[in-house]
Amino acid sequence: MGRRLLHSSTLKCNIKPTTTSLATTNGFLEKPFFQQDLETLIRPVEKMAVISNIPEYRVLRQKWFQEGLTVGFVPTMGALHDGHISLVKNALKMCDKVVVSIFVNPSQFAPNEDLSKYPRTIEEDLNLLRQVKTSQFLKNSGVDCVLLPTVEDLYPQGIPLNVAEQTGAFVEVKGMSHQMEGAIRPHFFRGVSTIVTKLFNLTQPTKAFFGQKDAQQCSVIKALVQDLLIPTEIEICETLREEDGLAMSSRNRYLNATERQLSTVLFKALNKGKSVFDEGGNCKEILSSAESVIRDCEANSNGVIQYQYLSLNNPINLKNIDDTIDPNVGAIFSGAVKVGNTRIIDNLLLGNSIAKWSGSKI
Ligand SMILES: Nc1ncnc2c1ncn2[C@@H]1O[C@H](COP(=O)(O)OP(=O)(O)OP(=O)(O)O)[C@@H](O)[C@H]1O
Ligand SMILES: CC(C)(CO)[C@@H](O)C(=O)[O-]
Ligand code: BAL
Repeated sequence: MGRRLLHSSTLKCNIKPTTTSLATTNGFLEKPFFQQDLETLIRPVEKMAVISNIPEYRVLRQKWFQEGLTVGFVPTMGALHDGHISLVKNALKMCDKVVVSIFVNPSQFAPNEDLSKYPRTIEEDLNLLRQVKTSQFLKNSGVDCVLLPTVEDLYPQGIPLNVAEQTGAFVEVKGMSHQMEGAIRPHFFRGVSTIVTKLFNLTQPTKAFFGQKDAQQCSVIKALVQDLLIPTEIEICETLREEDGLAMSSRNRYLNATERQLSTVLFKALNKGKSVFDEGGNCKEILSSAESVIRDCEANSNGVIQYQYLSLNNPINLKNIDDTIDPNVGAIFSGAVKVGNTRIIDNLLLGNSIAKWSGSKI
């Protein structure tokens, strides 16, 4: 496979003449002096490497090891939105170098799911990543590297979607992969755990950033790094939402206007349940009050909304909580609905001590 390393300047090209004067030997400027030149003088031109070739990345990573730099990693499946960008911004704040991967991972899709139609918008994604900036005075003023690995490199033995036909090494976090989302997508967390292990082995991150929107994924990955002694710290970042509360998600673009309007039902239901918790309600009361919000909407939606599940789980081991919530442990209150053909997932954290599980805020 050919080597590919693209560099692109991320400096803005809005050229504005400036009033700054520069002394020259004859007292006149030899060429017009632009604001753009001034910016170049006070910070280096940032470069975002776009790499698909694994040995190429390893050279870069080795250099960062030698320079003693920390690396923040944001794994994504692309079709980027502000939720992804918030993870990148957290990584920029906490790490010297930031690597983002875009890879639509086949092994987390079942044969009947949407792998072939999953949105792939690489050029828009790269442009968005080039525009992410932090203060010019920070050491790291933009994304350093975007990794676009190939399916062949990550699954050298091929990757049929049917688990029974798969060969090669796979990773599973037992006891945490078959409740909640895993009850509806039994293949899913094996696929996620496998690809995240491969991506961590490739990128060797100091810290990796995940969104609370995929709460079960966060708990599974935390357990994965602990059990497999992977020396990467997991940072969980808050869920970014649209103005009406819908959690941002790449799959939201599948929704038509009617579906989009009805899609806020899950967030409304979770909030209803949270208010019952805040008033001292038990698990049964929390779950039934939230479910009735979804069932009411479902009954009036002409089949657009379909209830899937609501669940209260221990954030560390994901065990179901069905009596009372221990205030020292807290709970993930999560659920899913189908809106037309699109699944929407969301969650809220209940209890104070959950702060130990979740992490960064922007
Ligand atoms: N609204 C959001 N706020 C914060 N982080 C998010 C949000 N949506 C996704 N993320 C995080 O971005 C990372 C990459 O997620 P992914 O590329 O699957 O996007 P997605 O929007 O979750 O896609 P999908 O619609 O397929 O679930 C994950 O850690 C995910 O939790
Ligand atoms: C972590 C991840 C990138 C693995 O493919 C994916 O599950 C996601 O985007 O949440
Ligand atoms: N963010 C979760 C990715 C998936 O549903 O496949």
